Amino acid sequence: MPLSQRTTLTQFLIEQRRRYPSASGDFNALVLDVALACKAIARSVAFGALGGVLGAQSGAINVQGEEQKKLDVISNELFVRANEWGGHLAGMASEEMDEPYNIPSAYPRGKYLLVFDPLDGSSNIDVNVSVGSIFSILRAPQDVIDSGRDVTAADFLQPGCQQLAAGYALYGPSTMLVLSVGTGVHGFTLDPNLGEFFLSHPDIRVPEDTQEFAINASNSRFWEPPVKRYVDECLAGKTGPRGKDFNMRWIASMVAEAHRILMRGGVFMYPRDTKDPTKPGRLRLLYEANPVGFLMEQAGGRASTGREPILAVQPTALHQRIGLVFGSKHEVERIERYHREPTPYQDDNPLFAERSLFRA
Ligand SMILES: O=P(O)(O)OC[C@H]1O[C@](O)(COP(=O)(O)O)[C@@H](O)[C@@H]1O
Ligand SMILES: [Mg+2]
Ligand SMILES: [Mg+2]
Repeated sequence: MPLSQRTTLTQFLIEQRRRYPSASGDFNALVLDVALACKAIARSVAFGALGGVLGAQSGAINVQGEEQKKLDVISNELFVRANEWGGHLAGMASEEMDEPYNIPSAYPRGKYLLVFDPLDGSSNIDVNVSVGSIFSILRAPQDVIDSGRDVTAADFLQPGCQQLAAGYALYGPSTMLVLSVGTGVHGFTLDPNLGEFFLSHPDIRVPEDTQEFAINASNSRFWEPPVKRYVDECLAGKTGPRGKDFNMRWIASMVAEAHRILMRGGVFMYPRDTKDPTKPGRLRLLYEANPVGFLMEQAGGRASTGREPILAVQPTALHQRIGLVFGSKHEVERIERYHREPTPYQDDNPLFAERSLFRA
């Protein structure tokens, strides 16, 4: 397509800004800084084994108790460096930083908060499978804006419905930036020759129905009854209560699963389970569940803990984990219904014990 007919990310943001004549341009500048960080990470990832850091451990452990890979640390650094100087942010929080990051005194402070998972799915780095970055933009509390004081974890504990924007970059066969500023979901593909994101997927919609689900089935013995029921019904296919066959996927890179679901529908589950009583879920609320939830809802899909909409959850900690179900609306609603209904699926119910394909 000729350049004159393409829309750059910058042009798209300017168009969106026309809806808010009083906007200062700070917000757009912030999104462009985030996009710059994503382009830099895309380059680091693209060098693969030649970059010398692929899959290497940094030797450090993050606040989650997980070993940080060098690329986790590098990606975090790229996010911080690209975003700290512009004067748009009051502070940042990241999976890879135990505490919130305050903007150094050498730079001006702004009115937004940026929360991110700099490299999602980083266990896939070694095997050259898609990874990505996830981000969420919140407004800083008014007293932070007025006083310019340092941010604390409490300033970030805002429910997902208060997000101003959210998105992710996917470092796959092509690099994409998928973004919502509250006016639907739009996908941009990086032109590697020009180093520019161009609008390639305007107004993405998640189909309301699907025959595809994604879950880490190795956790099945820890699932709660509503999840076991749902998955068993999918596996039973045409012969079961759903009356249709389902397909299953698991990439172990949530950002890639979210992208597949935005492109063609599906349902993703990393539900609350009983594997580790200290962790009420695997995924992190503020920089994984909330941004993806925002994108799903903006694209006509749904995101939930199973018990309540993910965007309604009041966070209690910066690195809080949570059960997450998202994707095609009707399937997520069904899973929520199974959580509400007294489930017929009991461990001592011989019918279900027999039907469950994940049971010994
Ligand atoms: O190893 P599991 O249990 O399949 O978990 C995979 C999940 O962990 C994550 O990789 C967590 O993200 P990080 O790589 O940022 O820690 C998700 O993207 C993915 O859904
Ligand atoms: Mg992650
Ligand atoms: Mg990560």
